[in-house]
Amino acid sequence: MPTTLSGEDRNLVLVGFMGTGKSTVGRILAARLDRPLMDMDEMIEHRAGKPITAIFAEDGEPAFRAMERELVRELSRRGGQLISAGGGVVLDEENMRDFSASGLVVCLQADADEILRRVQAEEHRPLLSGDKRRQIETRLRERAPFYDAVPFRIDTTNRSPEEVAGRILERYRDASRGANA
Ligand SMILES: Nc1ncnc2c1ncn2[C@@H]1O[C@H](COP(=O)(O)OP(=O)(O)OP(=O)(O)O)[C@@H](O)[C@H]1O
Ligand SMILES: O=C(O)C1=C[C@@H](O)[C@@H](O)[C@H](O)C1
Ligand SMILES: [Mg+2]
Repeated sequence: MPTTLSGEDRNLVLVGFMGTGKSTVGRILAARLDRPLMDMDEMIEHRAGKPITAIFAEDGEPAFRAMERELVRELSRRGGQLISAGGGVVLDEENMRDFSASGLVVCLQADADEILRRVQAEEHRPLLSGDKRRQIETRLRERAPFYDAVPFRIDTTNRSPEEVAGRILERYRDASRGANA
């Protein structure tokens, strides 16, 4: 069980479906908070020594989820981390319990058309192979209850990454002041 932290010692965790902007917004927040961005997908690729598509193809999704679970435990034990999580991190109740206890969790959202536009040209998402529109619509529907369960959510559909980052920072600093009061 992670220790409960206060102020800016708390973690700031971005979750959300693929293409909602976790990495993009995470990079802006990293610059504004002057902290490194812990991008979970990149960290897992580094540890495995291969891209996520190869982990899924060679080792299977359960192996990827086990690595993801282990990384959530590690990151939740430390404080002051800015974390961009993988899109499926919300599916594991224990992941969300650990992250919520470690700080502020923010869920980025966008509608299916906008997600499709954003990920159209990119090929590094193993769960979006083939008919991307159908995959996005089906998965978004399946996962809606998990994303909607996060108390602080931001619709990024008609907002720039800078605006999204600004709102998050405001909330994080308010919450941090509250925790210090
Ligand atoms: N608010 C936004 N408005 C317009 N385009 C955006 C916005 N946020 C991100 N994008 C664009 O959408 C694409 C996907 O963004 P990004 O890689 O940050 O998503 P992600 O949530 O990290 O996805 P994944 O879960 O697959 O890692 C990028 O091309 C990025 O420039
Ligand atoms: O939504 C998902 O389940 C995933 C999203 C990506 O960030 C990666 O973590 C991986 O491709 C799985
Ligand atoms: Mg990302």
